[in-house]
Amino acid sequence: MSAITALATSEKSTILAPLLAAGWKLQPKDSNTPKAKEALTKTFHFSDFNEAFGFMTRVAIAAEKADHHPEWFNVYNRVEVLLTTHDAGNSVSKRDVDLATKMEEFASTQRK
Ligand SMILES: C[C@H](O)[C@H](O)[C@H]1CNC2=NC(N)=NC(=O)C2=N1
Repeated sequence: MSAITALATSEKSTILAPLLAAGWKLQPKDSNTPKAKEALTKTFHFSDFNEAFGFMTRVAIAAEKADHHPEWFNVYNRVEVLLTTHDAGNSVSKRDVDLATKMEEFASTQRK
């Protein structure tokens, strides 16, 4: 596995623009707590649990294939997602951008 680095400040605005426009937030690592993470976050809403879990299943298969996994929380039709790269010191990397982009594709085919 090749080394992965955080997105450079200079490339953030361009690379993240489509995701921010789709409702993703960039959580900064500006806290004094040791567990603070820079992360991409979004809460998805679906029509019911079946649609939410269908989304999660498709994401899980893609995540395992890419060896890059989401932190997430599900209640019925809601899926809260946090994407960060542990291997890049809990910063946002290209791997998070790629997984978030796949999530947008998958979510667009589930019933809302
Ligand atoms: C050993 C394995 O490749 C690593 O632990 C992978 C697994 N999944 C991962 N997922 C995420 N989100 N960040 C990582 O740094 C990461 N690293």
